Amino acid sequence: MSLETKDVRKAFGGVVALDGATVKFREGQVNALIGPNGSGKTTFFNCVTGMIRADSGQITYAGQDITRKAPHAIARAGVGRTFQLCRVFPRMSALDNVLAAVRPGGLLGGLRGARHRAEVDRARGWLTRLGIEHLIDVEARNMSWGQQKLLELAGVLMGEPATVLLDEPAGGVNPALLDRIGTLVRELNAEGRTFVIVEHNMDLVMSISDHIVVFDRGRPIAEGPPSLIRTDERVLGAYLGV
Ligand SMILES: Nc1ncnc2c1ncn2[C@@H]1O[C@H](COP(=O)(O)OP(=O)(O)OP(=O)(O)O)[C@@H](O)[C@H]1O
Repeated sequence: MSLETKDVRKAFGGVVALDGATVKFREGQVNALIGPNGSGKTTFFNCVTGMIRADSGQITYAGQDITRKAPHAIARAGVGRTFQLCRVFPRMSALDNVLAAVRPGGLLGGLRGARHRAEVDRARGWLTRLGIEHLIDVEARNMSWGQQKLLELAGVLMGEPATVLLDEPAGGVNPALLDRIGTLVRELNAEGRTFVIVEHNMDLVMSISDHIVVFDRGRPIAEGPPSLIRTDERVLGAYLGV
């Protein structure tokens, strides 16, 4: 589903984080959102997912205006996301973490009987798919950083989002896991999911993206396929200050 923003602005006091961001992410593609530190990428994700409210502008998803919708409504519309600092419940097992992601009342508001078993099977399926099924009973706090990131992603995928926003999936993970994340994104995309990925690791971005949007100072300065972005002078200027 296509995700579009029109002239979105967001300021924190005197700091303008988003300065009229007009962006269109392409449905069915792996999109990347890159830019120097502080260029507004996370703020953009926060506005799109309803975690913070834009000061002005419009955000639409699949043709529906989501500008002022609450996070749960946006998630229900089909947009899932991970966080730069990874959000898991440290004292809960991998299985319970993944199940908690789809239980509105939390674990205590849990499901019973066949429905519960079906959800457990689905959770197990995602843990297997992400290669961490052997950690199913392990508490998140006892997992490596990379494993916790995969666990967070499993929880997001439990919601069956059509569009997945990933905030720095490669941050702090080892090279082997990096390869796995890249492969997974391409596989999940081949099954029909749209991705928008904020990432500083340019090797990963260039190898998995179909379309790249470059932010500088709260707005896009360039967009296109990796082959174009790699050599775009505005992009090199924004990154290298040349
Ligand atoms: N809650 C906040 N309060 C005040 N300023 C904020 C807040 N969130 C972000 N900012 C500021 O807004 C600007 C954009 O920050 P943002 O985190 O969106 O950038 P980013 O591109 O995601 O950066 P990075 O690549 O370092 O994660 C920065 O100047 C930042 O300091």
